[in-house]
Amino acid sequence: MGAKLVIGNWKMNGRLAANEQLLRAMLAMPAIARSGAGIAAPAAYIAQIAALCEGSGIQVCAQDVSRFAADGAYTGEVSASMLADLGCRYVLIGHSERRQYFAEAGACLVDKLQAALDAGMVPVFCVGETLAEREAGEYLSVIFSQLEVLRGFAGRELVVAYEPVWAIGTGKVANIEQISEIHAEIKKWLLQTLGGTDNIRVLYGGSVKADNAEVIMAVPGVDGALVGGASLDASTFELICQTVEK
Ligand SMILES: O=C(CO)COP(=O)(O)O
Repeated sequence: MGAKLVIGNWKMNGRLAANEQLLRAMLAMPAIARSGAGIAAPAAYIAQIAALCEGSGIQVCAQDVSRFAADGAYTGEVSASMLADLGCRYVLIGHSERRQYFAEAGACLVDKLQAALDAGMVPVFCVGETLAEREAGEYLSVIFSQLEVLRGFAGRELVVAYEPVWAIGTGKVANIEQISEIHAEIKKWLLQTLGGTDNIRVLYGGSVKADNAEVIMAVPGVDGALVGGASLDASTFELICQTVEK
């Protein structure tokens, strides 16, 4: 499917003044907006980021969404329709940090996908194995079982992000063979299970930096990148976004 996509995941970082400084620096770098990159901001700052990005080409992304779609007594939750109302185009679902610290899996993630799609957003569904699972040779079965959540969503526009847990925030990037194997397997699974991949992009995430982004983006089956730490620096993020045009 179409152009490659870069999404910067700020995770739980930022404050009003720092966000504005970082966003204004990014807005002054045309390659970022030209690439259609997304910024996944903490929920507290989505309105601020959306206002700053308005009309720029930079897309707003949420880092999570409530599994409950309807308004009501769900203290602390932020619904898909609220995120869409704020201007979010994408929403991360099932990030490994959500799986690890908030025990998200299975039916909860199906609900989140449904809520996001019903609100008109594109889910960025994250999968990936731990180091122990890779070393035990179980990584493919782990990823296939995580993908099962997508089974009911044939024909929808989706983004899948392959983020090996052992490569997140560690500086240990997966090698080309590992990335190309998993992306090919994910695409095969999507084709067999959902009947097509035309409207699904598969991103790589995990220690994507300015100095490895070009090589990663060129791996067959890689349709873009989900970038953590390196999205907190405007010029680094710009260099990563520039690889979309190469
Ligand atoms: O988790 C990630 C993006 O969602 C990857 O984070 P890092 O790029 O910091 O490894």
